[in-house]
Amino acid sequence: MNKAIEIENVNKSYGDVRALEDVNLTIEQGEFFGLLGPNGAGKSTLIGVLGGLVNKDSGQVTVLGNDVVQNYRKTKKSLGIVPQEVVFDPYFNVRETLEIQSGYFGVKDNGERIDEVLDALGLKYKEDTNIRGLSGGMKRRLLIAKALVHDPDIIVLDEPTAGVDVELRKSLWDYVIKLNEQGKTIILTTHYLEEAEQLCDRIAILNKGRVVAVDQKEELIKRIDKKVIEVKLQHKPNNIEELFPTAANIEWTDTNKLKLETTRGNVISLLDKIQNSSLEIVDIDVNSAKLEDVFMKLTSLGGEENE
Ligand SMILES: Nc1ncnc2c1ncn2[C@@H]1O[C@H](COP(=O)(O)OP(=O)(O)OP(=O)(O)O)[C@@H](O)[C@H]1O
Repeated sequence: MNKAIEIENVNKSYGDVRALEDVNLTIEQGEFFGLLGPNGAGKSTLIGVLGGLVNKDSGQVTVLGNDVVQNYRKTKKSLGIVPQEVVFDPYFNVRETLEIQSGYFGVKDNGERIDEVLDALGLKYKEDTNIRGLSGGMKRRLLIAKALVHDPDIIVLDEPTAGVDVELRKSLWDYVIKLNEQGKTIILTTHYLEEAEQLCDRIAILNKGRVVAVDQKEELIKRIDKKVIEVKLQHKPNNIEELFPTAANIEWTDTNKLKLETTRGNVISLLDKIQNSSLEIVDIDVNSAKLEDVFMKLTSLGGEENE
């Protein structure tokens, strides 16, 4: 079986800026893949290269075994790319926009598919509305609909939920999960790390144009030896620091919670200590590291590791 995407030794510079540096990535068919990185890491450039919209300087990219430059027409049909920027021709209504988009992909008589996509994205009641009359969130829904009219095998979502309300987020994710369950490959870039943690199976982290990690989500998170014990107390103790000298970090929150950061190996002894203390405990939670911890460690936001 062909890989959904194979990216080999891809480089791209804009003048002095190395937007992509020796990028190698393989994405299997049916994966829900996260492409994460801070602003300017190269995510959109990589998606541009994938979609044949950005000319790479070197390297090779194939989509379902077809080279994105040599077989542009074929690869274009396999991909549904939802771009970050919302740009539309303001003279058409919602349905016309999707009909034109279907034509662009050479799909005729696409009414049924258009209905399905309009329904799934909660746009049906707006089908006759002119683009100028749509709210920002509705325009974003239409952007997603446009990428799906030709029923592509691989769906690439570049920051699809930036600035959209909770309701759309939920309905969008429900739909994308359904598409993934039907066998579609999903590639997602987002700055909402919690969303990526919930949705993606495998994640690549880009930093300054380079892939600094690619692994199963759980494996990435395991790289961080961190546990946070959260103890809700009746009252704030006055000698917190002295009580728990082995905790790596201690924080008291407005919600009467004592947060003790520690390592996996130290959790039990800290819990013992809490139990044997005279603290008036209301509740206790023990939390593991999150994707955000890995992200911070591996990208420049986290400091020296990647300098
Ligand atoms: N057309 C362009 N001309 C010049 N520089 C560009 C161009 N497009 C991107 N860059 C630069 O390439 C680098 C990578 O940008 P890119 O947009 O791919 O990052 P990104 O990870 O998508 O960022 P964000 O999360 O902010 O969308 C940045 O330094 C950016 O300024």
